[in-house]
Amino acid sequence: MKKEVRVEEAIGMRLAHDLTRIVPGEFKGRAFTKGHVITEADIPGLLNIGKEHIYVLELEEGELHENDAALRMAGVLAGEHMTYDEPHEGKVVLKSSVQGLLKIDKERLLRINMIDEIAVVAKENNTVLEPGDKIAGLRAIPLTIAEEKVADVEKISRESNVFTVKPFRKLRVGIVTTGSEVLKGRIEDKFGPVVRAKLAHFGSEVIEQKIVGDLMEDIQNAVLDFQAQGADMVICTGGMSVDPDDRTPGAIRRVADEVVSYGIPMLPGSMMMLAYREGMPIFGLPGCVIFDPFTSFDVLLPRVLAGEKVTRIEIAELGHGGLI
Ligand SMILES: Nc1nc2c(c(=O)[nH]1)N[C@H]1C(S)=C(S)[C@@H](COP(=O)(O)OP(=O)(O)OC[C@H]3O[C@@H](n4cnc5c(N)ncnc54)[C@H](O)[C@@H]3O)O[C@H]1N2
Ligand code: MOO
Repeated sequence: MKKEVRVEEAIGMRLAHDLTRIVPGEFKGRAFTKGHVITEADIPGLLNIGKEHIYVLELEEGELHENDAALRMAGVLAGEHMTYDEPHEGKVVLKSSVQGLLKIDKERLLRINMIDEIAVVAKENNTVLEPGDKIAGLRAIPLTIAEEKVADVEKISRESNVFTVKPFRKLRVGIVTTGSEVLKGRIEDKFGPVVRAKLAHFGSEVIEQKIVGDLMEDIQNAVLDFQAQGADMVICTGGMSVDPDDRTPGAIRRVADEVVSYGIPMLPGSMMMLAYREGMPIFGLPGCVIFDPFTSFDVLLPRVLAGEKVTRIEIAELGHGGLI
């Protein structure tokens, strides 16, 4: 049960919830904390944030305060590699404690948000998380909520994880750089540094970069040599489009036992290829990767490093929102 009291008459009473102050461009946050005992000196401050009344709360059987509802939800939604702090203004934020890929069971998240007065607000599926990054904000909408609604969240969350953080594998990677202009020293290689930096960000290392020309056999042999050397992944660069000297997709096809896709419905990065040979991922990277800071490679690399086998349909789905 909640009762309204005029602030002037509330001296000595406890606040039933955090009170928020917002000054555009300057501040948004907690001005008064739940449980604070109101003093005469607080009254101008309360009136300045528009509070002429406060709630005095007596929880009934089967009712939860917004903070406790958020904490209960955090208790079941936080899994491995996740942390959360105390509630602020009725909300608990789940965070990642590691660098990793966020996986969301979208169907369960939808079921949770279909529960009236519950809001579980998450980042998108497949987001790359750095340590400390937010995963989701959890809250009950009203100040008090029926405990059974929170119990429904708990039930859905216990069936199977709604949120999972997959840390990245540390792979040993071989780079095969195609292009007669690079082999013959007409231009300086720009793929090596870009690919090395992207891999280093996720903790993977380049064991070697082999500079080959545009001969199909040389590209094939370089991939095979890397696998024999124990590489966990091979990345071929350049020669991915439609010129007669663009032999990389053909060479990858010859050594691969599975081509997931040549062509990714994303721009930039549409000419990319993802294939596998005996479980070893092989990427074919188009020229745009040395030019554009974010391409389809930045979407698929974390997926592969997280140990996922990306399917053709997941690649097709990238067309929705794939124009960067
Ligand atoms: N008519 C069409 N033109 C293009 C298509 C297409 O489908 N039809 N696709 C476009 C897309 S998308 C991309 S991306 C580019 C690049 O495709 P490639 O992977 O075939 O790139 P290359 O032809 O090998 O090289 C393009 C450009 O980049 C330079 N390059 C390549 N490798 C290196 C390296 N290791 N270091 C420095 N520079 C490198 C190369 O010298 C060329 O200047 O094609 C579009 N066009
Ligand atoms: O592969 Mo290009 O990659 O779309 O700019």
